[in-house]
Parts: sequence; C-alpha cells; structure tokens
Amino acid sequence: MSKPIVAIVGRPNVGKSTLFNALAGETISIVKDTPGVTRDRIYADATWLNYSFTLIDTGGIEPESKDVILAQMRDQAQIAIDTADVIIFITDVRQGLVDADSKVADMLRRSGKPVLLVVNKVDSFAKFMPDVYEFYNLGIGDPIPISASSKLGMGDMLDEVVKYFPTEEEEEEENEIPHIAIVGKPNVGKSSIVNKLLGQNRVIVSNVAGTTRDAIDTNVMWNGKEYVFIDTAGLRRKNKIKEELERYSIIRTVTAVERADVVIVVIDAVEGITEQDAKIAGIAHERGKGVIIAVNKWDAVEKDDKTIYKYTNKVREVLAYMPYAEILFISAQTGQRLPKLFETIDMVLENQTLRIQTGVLNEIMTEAIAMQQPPSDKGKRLKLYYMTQVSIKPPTFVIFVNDKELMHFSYTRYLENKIREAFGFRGTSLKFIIRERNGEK
Ligand SMILES: Nc1nc2c(ncn2[C@@H]2O[C@H](COP(=O)(O)OP(=O)(O)OP(=O)(O)O)[C@@H](O)[C@H]2O)c(=O)[nH]1
Ligand SMILES: Nc1nc2c(ncn2[C@@H]2O[C@H](COP(=O)(O)OP(=O)(O)OP(=O)(O)O)[C@@H](O)[C@H]2O)c(=O)[nH]1
Repeated sequence: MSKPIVAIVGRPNVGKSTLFNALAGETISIVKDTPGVTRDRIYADATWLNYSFTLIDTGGIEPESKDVILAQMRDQAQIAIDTADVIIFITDVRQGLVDADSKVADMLRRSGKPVLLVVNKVDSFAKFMPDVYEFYNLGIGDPIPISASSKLGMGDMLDEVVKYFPTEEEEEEENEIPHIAIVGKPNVGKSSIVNKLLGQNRVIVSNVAGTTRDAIDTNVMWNGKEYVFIDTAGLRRKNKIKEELERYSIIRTVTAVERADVVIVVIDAVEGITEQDAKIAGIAHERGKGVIIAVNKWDAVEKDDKTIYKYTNKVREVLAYMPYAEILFISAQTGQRLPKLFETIDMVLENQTLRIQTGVLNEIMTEAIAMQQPPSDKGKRLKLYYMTQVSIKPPTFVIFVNDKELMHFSYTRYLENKIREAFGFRGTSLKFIIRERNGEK
C-alpha cells in the first residue's frame, strides 16, 4: 500500500523540527551515514488514528540574509509541491507574519496542492488566539493553532491533514496497474531505460507529467499488460548546494519508492557499485518493496567469462542486507535483457503478493525446528508454537513463541531461509513479527 506523503515547510526557527519529532514519535527513520545529511532527519513514518503516512522535512535553512532565506524557502516549497500529497505550512505566532511567509504562501496556493496553514507556538489559546487571526491574510485558508512543543492542537491539525488523503477506492484504482520506480544515482541511465522501454513498446500514454508529483509516470504495455514506470531522473541541478541536492534526491527517491510495488535500483556498470547505491537500495529495502538491481551500461564493460560472476559477488557484498534482491545486467543502449527485466518484474510482483497457507507454513516450521534446535538462554529454551502469514507487500509472518527474548535474529533468519527454500520469494523482503503467547501447548 502506498502511503501518502506529508511535507513540512516553514521559515527558520518556527518549529519544524519540533513538529516533525512530535509527529514521528519513536518511529523516526533516519538516513544513516549519508554524508551531508546525517545531522537531520529527512523522512519518517507517522501514524494518526488508522492512517499511516510518510512525513518529509524539506530542509533546514541557514539563516543568513533575508534574500537567501526566501530563496531557500522557495526551494523547500518546490520540493514539497513536487513530492507531497499534503503540505503543512508552518508559521510562528510569536514572530508574526513576515514578508517571506506571504511569498511562499502565494507559491503554495498557485500549486493547487492541499496546503494546511499551521500557526505554531500557540502555547496558550487564550493568550495568543487574537494574534492567530492575522494569518488569514495569507489567503491560504484557516490558520490552525498548535503548540508543537506542548503537543497542543495536534489532533485537530492531523484531522485536517488526513482529510486530503486518497480514499480507499481512489487508492485501489491507482493500485490496479503495477507501479515500478526507477531509482539510482544521477547519470546511471534511468531515463535511457525508460526511453528504451517506450521505444520498444507500444505506448498508451507517455509522459503523463506527474499531475501530482514531478516524477514522471510513464505507462508502458508489455505482452498485453500495462505497467506504470515512475522515473526519478533529471534532478534539478539549479539547487546548487550539495546538501540540498542530496536531501532533494533522497526525498524524491523515498516518494517514488513509496508509490511503487517494485523498485528498480539502477547501477552504473562502468563505475561499479558504490556506497551511495547501497543507500538508495536501502530505501526500497526499508519500505519492504520488491527490489531488482539493474546493472546498466553492460555493453560498455569489457567482459570475459568471469565478469558477471565477479560483478554479482561485488553487488551481493555491498548489498549484503538484501540477499533476496534480483540482479540483472542490462543495457539501455542496446536493449540487452530488457525483456528479461519485464519477466523479472512480473516474478517479483507475484512474490510480493504470494500467500502461503498456514498449514504448509507450520509444516515447514516443525521440520526446521527438528533440524535445528531453537536457542536457549539460562536454562530456558525458545518454543515456537505457531506461524501464520498476516499480510503481503511485503509478505509478513507472525510467529507465536513462549518468550520473545529468546528469539534470536539468527534463528529468525534460519526460518526465513527455510521458507525461501520452499517458496523462493525472490526479489522481496520478508517481514517477521514475533509475538508471545502465554499458556502451555
Ligand atoms: N514556545 C514554544 N516554542 C516552541 C514551540 N515549538 C518549537 N519551539 C521552539 O522554537 C525553537 C525552534 O524550533 P525548531 O523545531 O528547531 O525550529 P525549526 O523550524 O526546525 O528551525 P530550523 O532548523 O532553524 O529551520 C526551539 O527553541 C523550540 O524549542 C512551541 O510550540 N512553543
Ligand atoms: N554505454 C551505455 N551508456 C548508457 C547506457 N544507458 C545510459 N547511458 C548513457 O549514460 C548517460 C546518462 O544516462 P541518463 O539516462 O541520462 O541517466 P539518468 O540516470 O537518467 O541521469 P539523471 O537524469 O542525471 O538522473 C547518457 O550519456 C547515456 O547515453 C547504456 O546502457 N550503455
């Protein structure tokens, strides 16, 4: 299920980080070790009532001169317009309304995107409400008073946010056609792949310029079946600041991945796999999407009979956290193995939605336990009672045990391998939830 994207935009010091943390709570997800962006979170999972969404922080602004702030705010707002379903425009009741607020409000209004005007630091409604009315002047709707630090008004604000989320029917309509995101570093050949696919196949609609997002959706027919490719190519280079560029590229990757069923992580064969590739692939992994690693520009690599083998090993080594990922060696230029790419997409789609009967799962579990005794600690041995699959995309299993503490990661991995031996599940991660069940059995 693709989660709606909510972006936070606002001047320095209005409380963006505070709001972000308040909404994300403990589920915060940081892009670790990304040079230049380690200091800030960029995105996080958040929930409100029955809704889940992805929260993005469009960026910190270095308060320099007023002009610079305005320019950076515009950049932020543009990122939000490009990628988000709902934009929270946060202002500060204590700083009051400033000129930059009005300019950014104009920009947001023109975009036609749902925008919520939030006025922060309203720690006391009695005291500050009169000042809140001033924000009506921005012309982007009713100001919603909150206090991010005291978590006041958050429920009312979130009620407004979720009103803009797609309904289940809209969601289903959008979800009928498989969505494939093409992600990767700049220049690895993302657009070339999409162009080649378009060139080779009958196109129904091309370049349906993202009505909602700047990633371009392209519908492609293959073997009588329709696919939507979400292309993240063509990163705007006018965002000169390196850190901003990086933040923007991560936000775009996250938002494209979020909408996708299967993610194709494109790697440049000439350059070889890098840490940056691993980070991009990590986003797809973390979101539980189907993953295909496409090593592109294979035509430009000098090969002998061991080249593929060596490459595969190298990719596996760098992407050790996702051994399930499919690897394909392709060339957007010559079209080499592009048919195979579709076959692989179909296979991964199938695996993402595969459901295994409980009876069969428990047979596998019983056999696995017989072959390798579960771990024990301080005289207490792990007992596994029962396993059942609770959802798909990614396939998710609940295992009931006597004591969660005893369930080591390595034993879960062992069970995962047994399940994979039986059903493959190639191209998709599997998720395991360990639950304690009291009582003897
Ligand atoms: N009184 C009050 N102070 C708040 C509230 N929310 C945030 N603050 C304070 O405002 C200051 C700025 O908050 P941040 O969350 O860092 O603001 P920011 O918008 O992320 O700032 P930049 O990183 O500079 O863009 C901090 O000192 C917060 O403690 C609030 O609801 N009430
Ligand atoms: N030899 C060879 N060159 C390729 C192949 N695919 C792409 N290229 C070249 O690689 C360069 C980058 O290709 P793009 O498709 O623009 O890459 P991109 O990933 O969309 O790049 P951004 O827009 O920067 O994100 C171009 O010069 C392409 O001609 C390939 O399969 N083989």
